[in-house]
Amino acid sequence: MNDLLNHVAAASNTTFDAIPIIDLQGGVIQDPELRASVAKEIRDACINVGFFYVSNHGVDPTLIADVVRQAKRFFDLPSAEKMEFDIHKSDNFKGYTPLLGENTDPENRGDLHEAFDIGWEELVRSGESRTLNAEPSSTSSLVQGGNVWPNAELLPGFREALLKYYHAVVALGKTLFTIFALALGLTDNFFDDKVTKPAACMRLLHYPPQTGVVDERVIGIGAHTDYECFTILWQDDVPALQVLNTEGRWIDAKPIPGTFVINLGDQFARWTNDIFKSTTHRAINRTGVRRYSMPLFFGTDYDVKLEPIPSCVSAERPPRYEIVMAGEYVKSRLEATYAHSK
Ligand SMILES: O=C(O)CCC(=O)C(=O)O
Ligand SMILES: [Fe+2]
Repeated sequence: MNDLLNHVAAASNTTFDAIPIIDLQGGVIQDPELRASVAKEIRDACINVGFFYVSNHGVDPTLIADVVRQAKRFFDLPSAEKMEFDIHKSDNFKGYTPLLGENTDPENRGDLHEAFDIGWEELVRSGESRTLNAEPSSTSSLVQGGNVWPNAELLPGFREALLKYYHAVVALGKTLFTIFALALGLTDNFFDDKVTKPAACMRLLHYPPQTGVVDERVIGIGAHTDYECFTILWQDDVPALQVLNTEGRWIDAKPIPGTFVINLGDQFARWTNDIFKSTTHRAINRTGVRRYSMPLFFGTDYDVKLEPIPSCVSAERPPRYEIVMAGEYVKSRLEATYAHSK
């Protein structure tokens, strides 16, 4: 058994009561010893929890503040104006989702959040994005590209703020991929050619408060696992996120200023033959005030085959999943999420 699989065997009977905080020491860790020790911490968090916080992640707080300000302005628009960007008008899951427009947990009746979604786009316009009612992008068959933007008179600076934040977080994601590779006993460049123009989808989320008796079938976001490799989530100071441990108890992922929450998704679970945990989570905002959060779901390029990584397979642990293409997998999951509101 290799070192990684030894750790998995040692962890198999444990659960978690807390979510670890891992110090990224400024985001890009150059020193090889430091990288190796952070990779070990991340490996343990991925095997045992599937969630961790990162502090000292290196993303400029002014970029975060700008995008949050823009998110609030967007969600404050009248509903009819937001519906101009209805995600159902998009052929690749970009734009606005109203309250109850999604149903993340099939047992539930709709999620009590509204959202605005974008995907990869260069800050300097390349002709790939479009304003509303323009020709669809050539990549419309997949979920990449094709962003829709409120025009600049309506929300000045909106596109720039979102894309600057987006690219800063994508850069962090690429660094995290190198550390995940080390954590899996691979060379740190293992994922480089698989994340050249990654399928990174970012959402602005707004959760209105739910007070009084809460119907558990209509909550902020129903219990689910994420679809991609991992998610980089910024949350404001309003608690709502909860993570399910292996004993079936919900553990609060309370807001910690200056951190992101990182959680693994199903692409990574498939790729690592379930060595990395894709852990169920949900959000319920019972606080009486609005909550804002911003996940960035970080997948690979869409044409990458999710074949089990060799260090994650052994005679005792044969491959658990059929091989799928990353893009087709995410697309099928997204279609299921929006099916009820079509
Ligand atoms: O808003 C949050 O805290 C979690 C959001 C989430 O889990 C998701 O969008 O997949
Ligand atoms: Fe999620």
